Amino acid sequence: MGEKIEKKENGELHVPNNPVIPFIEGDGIGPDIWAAAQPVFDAAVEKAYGGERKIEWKEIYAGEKAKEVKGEWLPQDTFDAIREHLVAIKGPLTTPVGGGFRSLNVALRQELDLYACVRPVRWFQGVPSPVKEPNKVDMVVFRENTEDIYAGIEWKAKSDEAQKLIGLLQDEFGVSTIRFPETSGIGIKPISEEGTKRLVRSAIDYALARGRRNVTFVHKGNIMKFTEGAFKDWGYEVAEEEYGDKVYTWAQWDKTNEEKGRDAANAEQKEAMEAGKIIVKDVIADAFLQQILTRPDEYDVIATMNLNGDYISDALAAQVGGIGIAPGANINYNTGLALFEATHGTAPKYAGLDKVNPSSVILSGVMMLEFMNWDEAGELIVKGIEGAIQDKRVTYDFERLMEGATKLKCSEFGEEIIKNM
Ligand SMILES: NC(=O)C1=CN([C@@H]2O[C@H](COP(=O)(O)OP(=O)(O)OC[C@H]3O[C@@H](n4cnc5c(N)ncnc54)[C@H](OP(=O)(O)O)[C@@H]3O)[C@@H](O)[C@H]2O)C=CC1
Ligand SMILES: O=C(O)CCC(=O)C(=O)O
Ligand SMILES: [Mg+2]
Repeated sequence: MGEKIEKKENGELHVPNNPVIPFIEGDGIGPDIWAAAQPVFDAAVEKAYGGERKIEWKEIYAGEKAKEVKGEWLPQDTFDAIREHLVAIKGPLTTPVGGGFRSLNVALRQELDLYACVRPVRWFQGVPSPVKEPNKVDMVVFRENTEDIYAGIEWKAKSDEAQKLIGLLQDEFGVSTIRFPETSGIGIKPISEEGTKRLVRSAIDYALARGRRNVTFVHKGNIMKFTEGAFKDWGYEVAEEEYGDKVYTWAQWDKTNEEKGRDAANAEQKEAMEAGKIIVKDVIADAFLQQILTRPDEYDVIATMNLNGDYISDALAAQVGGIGIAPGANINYNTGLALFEATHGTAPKYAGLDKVNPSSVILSGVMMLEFMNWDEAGELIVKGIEGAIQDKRVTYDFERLMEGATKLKCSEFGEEIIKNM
């Protein structure tokens, strides 16, 4: 019988030797990658701890399987089980485009208030990449997970709600810039001080704990001044007010520049860097997207809003070999709830073919093992993945870009990881 992971009074996690961990298999390629991943987790834990530790997996349901088994897409039981066990892992879930139900993935994050979507992006030696120096990409994206246009506040063009809201904007707020009011759908983008500050706090805490060099706010605050611009301002505020001399911000640089000139500001920043302080800076989103290609080594920990974070995660993942190998976690650092998940979706054209790369969910599991302080098991999995890649025994996505590689099925790649642990 497994036991529950619990949060102790001092905020640390208590992880028993046989923790119950709920998992959601997911839709589309979810069952393929989960079938490959679970044996990898079990083998790594067995090998790392000589049989002293073992995960008791508990299946919970969401998406198509939940509809089949429980008659609904996202049963209450699923939320209850994640709250009860604190740590869980999931495969991807389908979201219809342009109609139908709203994202179950977003619903899980919002309902459980998993405010930080943490997506580390690094290159593994030997992985084929479209850029010349993928080794220079080593970033961790902290994507705000509960706000922004993902809050789902939007109305269809010509609906009563859209018409009423457009009328209100025109009549009460003097808005005259809705170009085609009769046929506009309307979406609303909430970005709050609390939401921003807790996300930025978790990014800075992470940077400090892991000895990272800088934290960058990625925003489009020149255009969306009171949402994305405010995110940047609140970000600097929390950095300066709560982290004092552990950080040096570009807001400070600006102030010194204004008061004492550029040379003084540069000297101050240089001194801060030499003293090991974290540089907290910001960049406008479009410039960032070109700079991650031209000079990725200037960026380290990224803090950004929901939509930017979604785009950035896939763009960065492509630089290091694609979303087949990009892991993630949805975390509330205050409650200790964490739901680990692959960055990619359900890739429906590959569903059931035992074909895709399971690394994304497997590396999400590595993040989960680290979160549980079972680092040794996580390290074995990374070693296993590196070994399989070195031997060029890989799934289709890498094989098609590598010379002389052997194409393995999804399940075979899982077995290969175990062999290389
Ligand atoms: N967190 C979640 O659960 C997410 C769910 N989704 C949902 O997934 C569905 C499909 O979305 P879509 O936009 O097609 O994005 P997907 O991420 O599902 O797939 C896009 C492409 O990415 C590549 N890919 C994805 N997963 C893997 C893998 N494991 N190994 C190798 N390559 C992979 C494939 O590329 P190629 O064709 O080049 O082989 C695939 O065609 C939608 O309903 C969407 O809402 C999307 C993102 C996240
Ligand atoms: O919920 C979805 O369907 C898409 C979510 C997504 O793309 C992501 O979390 O990266
Ligand atoms: Mg995405």
